[in-house]
Amino acid sequence: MRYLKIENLSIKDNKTKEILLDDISIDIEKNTILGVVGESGSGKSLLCKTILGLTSSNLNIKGKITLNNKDILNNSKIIKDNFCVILQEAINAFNPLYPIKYQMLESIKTKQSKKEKLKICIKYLRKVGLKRCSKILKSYPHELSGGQLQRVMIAIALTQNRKIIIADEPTSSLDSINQKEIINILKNLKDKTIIIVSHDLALISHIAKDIIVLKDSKVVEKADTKTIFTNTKDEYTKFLISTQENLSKEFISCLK
Ligand SMILES: Nc1ncnc2c1ncn2[C@@H]1O[C@H](COP(=O)(O)OP(=O)(O)OP(=O)(O)O)[C@@H](O)[C@H]1O
Repeated sequence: MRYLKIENLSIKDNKTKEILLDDISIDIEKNTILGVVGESGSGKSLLCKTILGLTSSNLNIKGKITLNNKDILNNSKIIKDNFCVILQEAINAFNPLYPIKYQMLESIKTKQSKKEKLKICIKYLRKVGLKRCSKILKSYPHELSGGQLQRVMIAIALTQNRKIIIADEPTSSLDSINQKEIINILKNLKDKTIIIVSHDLALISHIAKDIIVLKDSKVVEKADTKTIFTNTKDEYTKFLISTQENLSKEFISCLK
């Protein structure tokens, strides 16, 4: 039985009459990682926002999104209980006026004592590879590096103990070492279903079991990662793969 299922999802902007997502159908197996790649403006973030129920009223949404056969399109409770989000540019997600400790504690909504909640914070900060956690907790967002902040955001997502993580370009503002480390953290999470959006097909291929490629609001390729790289029939996907290969070659030649 499929877990998270998107069926014939189409979104039109009522004001401009533009089709923003066109007949998207995806099945996501439990505890697997789905990569979503595609050109800028193809609808990757909109797809994430729609799953999370974060669309605006000008959008006309048709189709179905179900989790374990339950409709989630208009069910904010199921979304709240099951999903959490990791965004790009972590610095924008934090309030600059409060230290990390306050913001992490605020995000834990369970009825535990402050001491117990702090233990949870430290457990997850360690899980995402952060050291000197007491110092991190006392820091203000601007006192941490981009990589540290992105890790804190993942730690906050993990404190919420949700089954599904939507990660929209979680590494796009990071250098390549931090990108790889964040990808590895996500890859090694147990019992999580993850939808990860990225421009970087090569990065996604390290982590995703399946990949969908979006172009002009449509899914133009949908397959397991190996098939995408070895046997895609879609011209745009072939173009993406060749671009990435050329970039890797250039990168390697720079190192020589
Ligand atoms: N609430 C909205 N109302 C109207 N149009 C929207 C809305 N949200 C997104 N769009 C439009 O939908 C299209 C897809 O946007 P989206 O942000 O999903 O692109 P994307 O693939 O994530 O691009 P990028 O890689 O640049 O972040 C764009 O043309 C955008 O302007």
